[in-house]
Amino acid sequence: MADALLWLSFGGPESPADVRPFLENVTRGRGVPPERLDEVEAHYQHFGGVSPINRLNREAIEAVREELERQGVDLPIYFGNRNWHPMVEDTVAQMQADGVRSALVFPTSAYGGYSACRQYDEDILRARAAVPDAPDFLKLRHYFDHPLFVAAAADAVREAAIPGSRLVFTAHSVPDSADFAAGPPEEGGRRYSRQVAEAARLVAAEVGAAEYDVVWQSRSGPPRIPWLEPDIVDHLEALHDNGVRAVVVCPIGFVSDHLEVVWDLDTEAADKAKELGMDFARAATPGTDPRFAELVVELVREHLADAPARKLSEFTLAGCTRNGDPCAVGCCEPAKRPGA
Ligand SMILES: CC1=C(CCC(=O)O)c2cc3nc(cc4[nH]c(cc5[nH]c(cc1n2)c(C)c5CCC(=O)O)c(CCC(=O)O)c4C)C(CCC(=O)O)=C3C
Ligand SMILES: [Fe+2]
Repeated sequence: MADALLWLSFGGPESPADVRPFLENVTRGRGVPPERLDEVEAHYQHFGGVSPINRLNREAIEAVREELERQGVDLPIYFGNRNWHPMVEDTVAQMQADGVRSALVFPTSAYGGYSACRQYDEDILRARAAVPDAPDFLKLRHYFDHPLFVAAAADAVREAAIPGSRLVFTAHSVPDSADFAAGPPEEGGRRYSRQVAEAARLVAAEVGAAEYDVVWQSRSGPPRIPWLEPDIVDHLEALHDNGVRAVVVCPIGFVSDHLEVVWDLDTEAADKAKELGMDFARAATPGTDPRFAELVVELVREHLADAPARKLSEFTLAGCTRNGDPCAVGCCEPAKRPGA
């Protein structure tokens, strides 16, 4: 049973004056050096202080609304973010005022791990704590291995095709310690990086790429703290040294063309490729593919109609929890952050 769907995302600035307060919300207590913030602020200001992420979320929500209607499912959608307006606390207050008692939550991250999963659980906890008599929330599961997610990413890779190119998957880097702590210890932790690698494997198999790489991007934090490597830009140099002259980059870690994609890949990585004389193409993200809206509706129907969970990997089904509970006790503990 559910009376509404909460679309829960990261948030991004929509004017130059929003940028600094947005960045402060993102990095509060996280030990990100001020130099890094200045650098990232410049990336946002390069695009007029506007991240595409809110617009892309609104468009995706509209597509899901139409798909729900097409399938005869009557479920209003609300939009709330962790770091910028509409803030999830305000959205949950609105849901409560509208009489919503029980809602499903679609997070705009397909993966597990602290930043990609548990932090969205914390957002739900925080919003519920801020709103008296708040609705009940059930977060939908990880969907990195859903056939519709894999198919959309695979078609995007096919469309970006450059003959003779190397296929390179990329996702947001996280501190190595956070990755290690993510997921049940009996499964060896590293839920985030293993799910990213699995999604890459599924997409590569779908497009028939025998060889490919999984690399990371957008690292932050002090340089002395290890994050997942190699970085995409360094990796381009390594590929070039090995004679590779063309790459297709698939941002498998992201559902939409937000700032990390349009800056870190389309600008920074593309510039590096140009400098090295390599052909470079970036595959589209799945968020605007009609199958993405179908995927969201299918995840909703797993609950409303008790439909089977379609998935292509053998990985444990996870991410689906009530009222901000973690996937399991101790799952995806936030990493200790020196300087935080
Ligand atoms: C795993 C992961 C995802 C994927 C899962 C998901 O999609 O949720 C993701 C998505 C995103 N990350 C985003 C933006 C930022 N991430 C930052 C910082 C960080 N990200 C981290 C991880 C992730 N991030 C981490 C470990 C940090 C260090 C600080 C901390 O420990 O929390 C910073 C601070 C500046 C900097 O240091 O880069 C910014 C501005 C945007 C919005 C872009 C836009 O505005 O369009 C999106 C979608
Ligand atoms: Fe988790």
